[in-house]
Amino acid sequence: MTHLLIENLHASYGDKVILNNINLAVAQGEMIALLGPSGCGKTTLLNALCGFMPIQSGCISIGDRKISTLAAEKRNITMVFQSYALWPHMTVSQNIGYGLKVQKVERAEIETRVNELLSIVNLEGLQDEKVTALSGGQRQRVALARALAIRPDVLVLDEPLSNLDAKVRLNVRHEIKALQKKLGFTSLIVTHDQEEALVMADRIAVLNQGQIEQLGTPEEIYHQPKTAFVADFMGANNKLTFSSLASLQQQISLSSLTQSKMQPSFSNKSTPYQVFFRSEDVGLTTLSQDHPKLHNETDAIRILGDVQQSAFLGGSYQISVRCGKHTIQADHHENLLEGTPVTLCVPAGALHIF
Ligand SMILES: Nc1ncnc2c1ncn2[C@@H]1O[C@H](COP(=O)(O)OP(=O)(O)OP(=O)(O)O)[C@@H](O)[C@H]1O
Repeated sequence: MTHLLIENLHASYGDKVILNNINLAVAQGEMIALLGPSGCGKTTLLNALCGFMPIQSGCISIGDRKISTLAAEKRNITMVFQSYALWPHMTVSQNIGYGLKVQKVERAEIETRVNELLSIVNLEGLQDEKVTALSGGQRQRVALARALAIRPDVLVLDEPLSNLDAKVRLNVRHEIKALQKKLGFTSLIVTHDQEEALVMADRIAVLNQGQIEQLGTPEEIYHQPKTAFVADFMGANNKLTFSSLASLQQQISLSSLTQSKMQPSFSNKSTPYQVFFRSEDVGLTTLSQDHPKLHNETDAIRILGDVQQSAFLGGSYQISVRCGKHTIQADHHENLLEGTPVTLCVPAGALHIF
C-alpha cells in the first residue's frame, strides 16, 4: 500500500529548474534509494520532501495527509545527515531523547523509548558517554536512534555512510537494512554509491538532471537498464558505437540481437546504435592461448585489440584494450604486457543496446 506519494513535483533555485516532474510512490515499510551523479537533484528532492525548501508545483502526501505546504516540523519526516548533526555537549541518551523532549513527551516515557532504542542500535552501556567520545559508526547509530525516537512517518537518510571508513561502512549499511526490515520504517536514502543502493534498497530510483530516469528493483536496474545513462551509471561502462543497424549486424547476428537486451528503437535501421557492457562480461584471450569456450560462443561480439594498460585490482586485473577508436576494459586473471594482441568476446546476453 502506498504510504508516501510524490506527484508531478517541480522545484527550482531561482530560474534554475532542479526537479522536473518527479513522480514516486513509496510503499509502507519500503526503502527507496535515490541514486545519481553529483548535481542531479537528490538532496534537493529530500529537502523538498522534508519541507526545507518550497516547491514550485506538485503534491506530496503521506497516507491521506497532504503535506506539501506544511512546515517542516509538522510533516513527521526526519532526516539523518551525513555529518550526524548531533549535539556535542550532550550524552548519547540526551541526544537520542532530544526530539521527544522538544515534543514535551513525559520523562518516564522518554527514558523507556531511549532505553529501547539503545538496545535496538546496539549502544547499550554507552548511554552516559558524550557523543564526542564515540567512533564514526557509533555516532551514526546515535543519529539513527534519535531520528527513530520520534517515530517518523518517513525516515530520510542523506548519504548516511559517506563519513565512515570502508569497513565500518559495510557493517553499518547491513545494520541499517536489518533495522529497516525489523522495524518496518518507510525510508528514502540518498547515495551516489551504486553498490550501497543495490545492497540496501528495495527499489532504486536513478535520477538524471532532475528526473527519474528509471525506477525498479536492484536486479531490474542492474540487469535491464532502460536507458544508456542508467546502463553506464550502473557499471556497464564499456561502450561501442555503430552508425547503423547494418554495421551492428556485421558484428553479431540478428537473432542474437533480439535475444539481447535491445531497446524498442530497434526498428529504425539508420539510427546510430550504442552498445554497453560490463568489464566482467568480457572474455579475453591472447593469441597464444586456446580458449574453447570463446571459440564455441557464436552469439557474441568479437573484437581484436592491443593491451594498453593493466591494473591490479586484488582478485583480478583490469586490462584496458585499444580496439581501433574504442578502448575496452576487460577483467582478466593475469597481468598482460602493454602491446599484447588480444581477442575480446562479449556474449549477446551481456549487451545492452540503445
Ligand atoms: N542553495 C542552492 N542554491 C542554488 N542552487 C543550488 C542550491 N543547492 C543546490 N543547488 C543546485 O541544484 C542542483 C542539484 O543539487 P543537489 O545538491 O540536489 O544535487 P545532488 O544530486 O544531491 O548532488 P551531490 O551528490 O553532489 O550531493 C545542482 O546543480 C546545485 O548546484
